[in-house]
Amino acid sequence: MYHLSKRYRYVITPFSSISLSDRLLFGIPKKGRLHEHCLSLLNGADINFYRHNRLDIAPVSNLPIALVFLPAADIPKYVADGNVDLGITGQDMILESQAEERVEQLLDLGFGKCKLQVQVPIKSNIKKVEDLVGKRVVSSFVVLASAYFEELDKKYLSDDQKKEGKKTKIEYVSGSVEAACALGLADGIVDLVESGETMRAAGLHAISTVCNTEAILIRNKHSSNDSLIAKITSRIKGVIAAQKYVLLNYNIQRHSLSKATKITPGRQAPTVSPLDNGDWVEVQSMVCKDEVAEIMDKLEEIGAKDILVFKIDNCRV
Ligand SMILES: Nc1ncnc2c1ncn2[C@@H]1O[C@H](COP(=O)(O)OP(=O)(O)OP(=O)(O)O)[C@@H](O)[C@H]1O
Ligand SMILES: O=P(O)(O)OC[C@H]1O[C@H](OP(=O)(O)OP(=O)(O)O)[C@H](O)[C@@H]1O
Repeated sequence: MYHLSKRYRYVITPFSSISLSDRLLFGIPKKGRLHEHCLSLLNGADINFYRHNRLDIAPVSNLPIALVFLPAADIPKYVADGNVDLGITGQDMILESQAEERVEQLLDLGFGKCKLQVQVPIKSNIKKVEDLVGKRVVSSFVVLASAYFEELDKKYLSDDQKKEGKKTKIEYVSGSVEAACALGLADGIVDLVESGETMRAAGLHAISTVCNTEAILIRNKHSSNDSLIAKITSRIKGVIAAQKYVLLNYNIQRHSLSKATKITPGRQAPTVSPLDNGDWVEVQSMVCKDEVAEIMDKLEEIGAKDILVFKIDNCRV
């Protein structure tokens, strides 16, 4: 059982009642695509908690924080209204809740990347988004879909159609959006696409993109917990960097050093240490994990030896 009013915050576990009034409240998606990523981020940031079965509030054992597990769609509003101080949700959810002006966006988190796209049946006569104007669209993102089609309505409906009050009809469904066309509910849908598998399985294809999205860390603009928020943000930044970068170590002859440091400039600058063997130096540099194979090829081409790649467990950047 829990109570989230500002006057009286507490959580009752089967063993005790824990006061929330002196804890920073951190909203975490309780299920869905973002949930597991958030748990691994919390783990990497050494934010330890025990979540009792069925309880949506979990006190953190090593920091004055309580995690509040909430639907991703509700987190922007909770953060904007100050019910929680900090939260993780999708950029799409922030826009859909019209909370972008009411929360501070602290950090792009690099997961939950996908696109909100307009999709129609492959076999339909509708080939481009203008062809959908005036027809029926179904979505879970009605605010974003309405704003998107309002602009298209202005552009593509004739003056007579506008006078008659014709516009694209946007209808809300909470899930299984991709089934709407096959069920005869809609001529097109607006839904999230990552790999495109769901879309293709439903016989749909994308004809335009409403927006791109990824998970983001947001804070309430008036929270009094600035120093703890800065600490959490810095830890999460470190976890993301550790996932994104590897440490590259190699030996190179001094006369090729300037070429080598162009290939591995590092985040600030590479570390260069002389080797006992006078002509050679050792270089250490953080490089993007995605680019490491190509960078190793280039280093080899200019004569680098003993090229080693190390995983970074954690870091501060
Ligand atoms: N296929 C995807 N790939 C990457 N990110 C996604 C994908 N689908 C959704 N997301 C991101 O995750 C957020 C939550 O979506 P999800 O569908 O998991 O929501 P949910 O409604 O909380 O969970 P569920 O669908 O299980 O009810 C979305 O707003 C979006 O930012
Ligand atoms: O392009 P894809 O990789 O197939 O991903 C897209 C699907 O992912 C999301 O749903 P999810 O699978 O999270 O479940 P949901 O439909 O219950 O929200 C989204 O709503 C799409 O249906």
